[in-house]
Amino acid sequence: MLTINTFNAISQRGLSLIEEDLNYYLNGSGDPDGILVRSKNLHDFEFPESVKAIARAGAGVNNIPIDECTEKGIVVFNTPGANANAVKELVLANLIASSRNLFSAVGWAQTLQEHGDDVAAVVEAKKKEFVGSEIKGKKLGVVGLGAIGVLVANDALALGMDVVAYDPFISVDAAWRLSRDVNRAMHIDEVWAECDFVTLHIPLTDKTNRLVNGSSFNKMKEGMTILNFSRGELVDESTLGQALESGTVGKYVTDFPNPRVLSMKNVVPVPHLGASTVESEENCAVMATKQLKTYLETGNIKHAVNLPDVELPYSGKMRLTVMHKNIPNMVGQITTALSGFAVNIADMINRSKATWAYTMIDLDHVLTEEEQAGLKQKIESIEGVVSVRLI
Ligand SMILES: NC(=O)C1=CN([C@@H]2O[C@H](COP(=O)(O)OP(=O)(O)OC[C@H]3O[C@@H](n4cnc5c(N)ncnc54)[C@H](O)[C@@H]3O)[C@@H](O)[C@H]2O)C=CC1
Ligand SMILES: O=C(O)CCC(=O)C(=O)O
Repeated sequence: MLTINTFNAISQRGLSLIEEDLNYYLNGSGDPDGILVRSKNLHDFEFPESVKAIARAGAGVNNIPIDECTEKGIVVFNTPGANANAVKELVLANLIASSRNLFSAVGWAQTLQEHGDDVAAVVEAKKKEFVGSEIKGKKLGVVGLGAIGVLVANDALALGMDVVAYDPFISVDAAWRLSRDVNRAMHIDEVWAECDFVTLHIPLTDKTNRLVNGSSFNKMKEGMTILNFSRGELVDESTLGQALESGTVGKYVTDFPNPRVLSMKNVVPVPHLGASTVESEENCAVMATKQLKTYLETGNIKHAVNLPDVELPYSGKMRLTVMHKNIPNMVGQITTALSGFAVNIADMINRSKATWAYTMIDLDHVLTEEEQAGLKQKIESIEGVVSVRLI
C-alpha cells in the first residue's frame, strides 16, 4: 500500500483517484510516500524519510524547497498549463475592470441604498467621477511568455490592444502558440517605457525577485497599470509606494495582498484567485495526482521540475530506479553493482537535467527480499546517489 498526504484544498476529482484506488491510503499516516500540495509553504517542513515525491497542483513551486528535496531524493512535480486559462481570464477581467474603475464604482454604488428613490439621480450626478478608458488601442506589455503569458498576449490582441512581450527564455512550444502580431521586446526596459499596462507572468526565483524595482519605476510611462498575478515578491514594495504616490504607477493590481501593499493608494487587491475556478482546480488536482501515482507505481517521470521527463515501457519483472548526480561513470557503477546479483538487464534508460540525472533499469527476474536489500545498499553507497527504489 502507498500513502499520499495532502495540504490545502485539493479538488475532489483528484482525491477520488486516490480514494478509489485500493492500493492507496489518502492522508493515512505520518509517513507518506507522496505529498499533494497547492500553495502551502513547505520551506520549514520536515520531510519524513518516506517521502519519494511531491506534486504541486499548480504552476509556481516557490513554496517548495526544490534543492533540499532533490538532495533528499524527492522528485517535485508541478502541473504546467493546467490553470493557465483561469489566470488568463482573471487578468483580462482585471485589465478591463481597472481601466474602467469598476471596483471602486461598484463599491460606491453598493452604498447608495439610503438615497431611496433618488438613487438614479445620484448615480447620474456622480458617475463622471468613475469615467475610465478603453483598453482597445492601448499598449500591453507581457513579461513572461509561458503557459499564461501566451494566452494573455493572444487574447489581448483580439481585444484590440497593441501587445509587446519580453521573454528571453521562451520555449519553442510557446513560440509556436504565440500570435505573430505580438511584438518582441529585446530588453525589459522597452516594456516599461512604452506600455500603458504591464502584466507579469514569470516564476519567482532568486533571479526574478524584485524584478520590478525603483530603476524600473524610473523608466515607466507615467500612470501605467501593473498587473501582478504571478507572485508578490516580483515587485519591490519598498519603492512601489512612492511610485503609486507620485502617479508613476497609476494602479497596482495584485493577486498577493499583504499589509504593506494594502496601505498604499491605488492598489487593487485580489485574494489570490488566479487559479480559483472549479475547472482549473480540477485540472491541476487530476494532473498532479496522476503524475504522482505514475511515479510511485512505475518510476516514470513527467513534468518534474528537478528531473527530466523519463519514460520506459515496463519490459522486465522488476524495475530499479536511481536518482543521482549528473556526473561521469554513474551508469557504469550501477550496472557493476547489479552484476553481483546474476540478473539480466531487460531494458534501461538514463536521462539528465542540469546537475541531476535518473536511471531506470528493468530486470529480467524478481530479486528476493534479501537480494533487494543488498542491491539497494550497494547502489546507495555510490557517491552522488540520492534515491534507489525497486518496484
Ligand atoms: N495567481 C495565481 O493563482 C497563479 C499564479 N501563477 C504564477 O504565474 C507564474 C507563471 O505561470 P506559467 O505561465 O504557468 O509558467 P510557465 O513556466 O509556463 O512560464 C513562465 C515563463 O516565464 C519566462 N521567464 C522566466 N524568467 C523570466 C524573466 N526574467 N523575464 C522574462 N520571462 C521570464 C519563462 O521563459 C517562461 O516562458 C507561475 O510561476 C506562478 O508563480 C501561476 C498560476 C496561478
Ligand atoms: O493553488 C492555487 O490556488 C494557487 C495557484 C498558483 O499560485 C500557482 O499555480 O502558481
